[in-house]
Amino acid sequence: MLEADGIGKDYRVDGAVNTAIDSLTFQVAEGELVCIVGPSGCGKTTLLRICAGLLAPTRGVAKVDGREVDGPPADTAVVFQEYGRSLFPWMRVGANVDLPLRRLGLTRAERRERVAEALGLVDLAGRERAWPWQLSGGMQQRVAIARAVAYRPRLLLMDEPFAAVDAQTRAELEDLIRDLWHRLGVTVVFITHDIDESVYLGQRVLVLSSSPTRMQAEIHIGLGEDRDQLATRSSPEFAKLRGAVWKEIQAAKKGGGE
Ligand SMILES: Nc1ncnc2c1ncn2[C@@H]1O[C@H](COP(=O)(O)OP(=O)(O)OP(=O)(O)O)[C@@H](O)[C@H]1O
Repeated sequence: MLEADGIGKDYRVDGAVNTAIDSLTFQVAEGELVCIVGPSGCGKTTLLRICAGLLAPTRGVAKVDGREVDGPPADTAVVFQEYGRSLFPWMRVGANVDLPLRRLGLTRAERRERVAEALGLVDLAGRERAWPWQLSGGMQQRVAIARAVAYRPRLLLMDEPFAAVDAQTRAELEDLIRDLWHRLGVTVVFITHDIDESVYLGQRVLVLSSSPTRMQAEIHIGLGEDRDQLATRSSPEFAKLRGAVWKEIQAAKKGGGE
C-alpha cells in the first residue's frame, strides 16, 4: 500500500546543506497499523509530509498503491499534531468535517450523512453546530479525526496527533484509533515520539536513527488484537517490547544500528 524507496531529504539553510533523512526504505501493507518512532528531530514529520505528498524528497520515491507520490494521493488523509491549527475557527464543527468532502462530488445529503456518521464514530454525535473553540483539546482532535474518517481514506497518516492532549484523553484517543482501524479496515501510519504509545498501538514499530536518518530497527509487536490500557500495558510482553524499542532508540541516539 505505502512504500518508501530510498527516501532522502536535504534541507538548505543559509547555503548549507542539512541532510535530515539519509535514506529510508520500508513498506506498509494494506490494512496494517504501523508506528514510527525516533529521536527528536530525526525527520519523522519530514517523512510523513513526503508520504502525504506535501513535500518532495531529495532522493528516492514514496509510492502509494505502486504509484509515485507527487502530490496528495487520492484516498489518503492526514491528521496533524496541532488540531488548533488544522481546524478553522470560523467554521462550525460540521463545516470543518465537511470541507474535504466538497471535492468528492457528493450530494449535500450524502455529505451530511457522512459528517454525522464520522462525528458519531468519534463520540461527538450531534455536535455539528458547535464551534471548535467551544470544545476541549481532546474533542477538537476528535473532530480532526472525524474529518479524516469522513473522507473514507484507505491510508491514514498521523503525525504525533496526541502530543498536545492530557494523558487520560490520550489513552482514550489511542483506543479510538485502534477501534476505527478495526472497524474501517484502513491502513494507518502513526508517528509518535512516545515509546509506550508506539507499542500499545502498533502491529509493527519502525525505529528511526537520529539525523541523517536511516532505519534503525523494525520490531514486530506480538501483543494480539485486543488491547486494553490497563491489562496490556501491565503485561510482561508489553514491558519486554517497550524495552526493545527503548534500547533501539538509545542506540539510535548514539549512532548505532545498521
Ligand atoms: N523547512 C525546513 N527547513 C530547514 N530545515 C528543516 C525544515 N524542516 C525540518 N528541518 C530540519 O530537519 C530535521 C528533521 O525535522 P523534523 O521536524 O522532520 O523532525 P521530527 O523527527 O519530526 O522532530 P520532532 O520529534 O522534534 O517533532 C531537523 O533537523 C529540522 O531542523
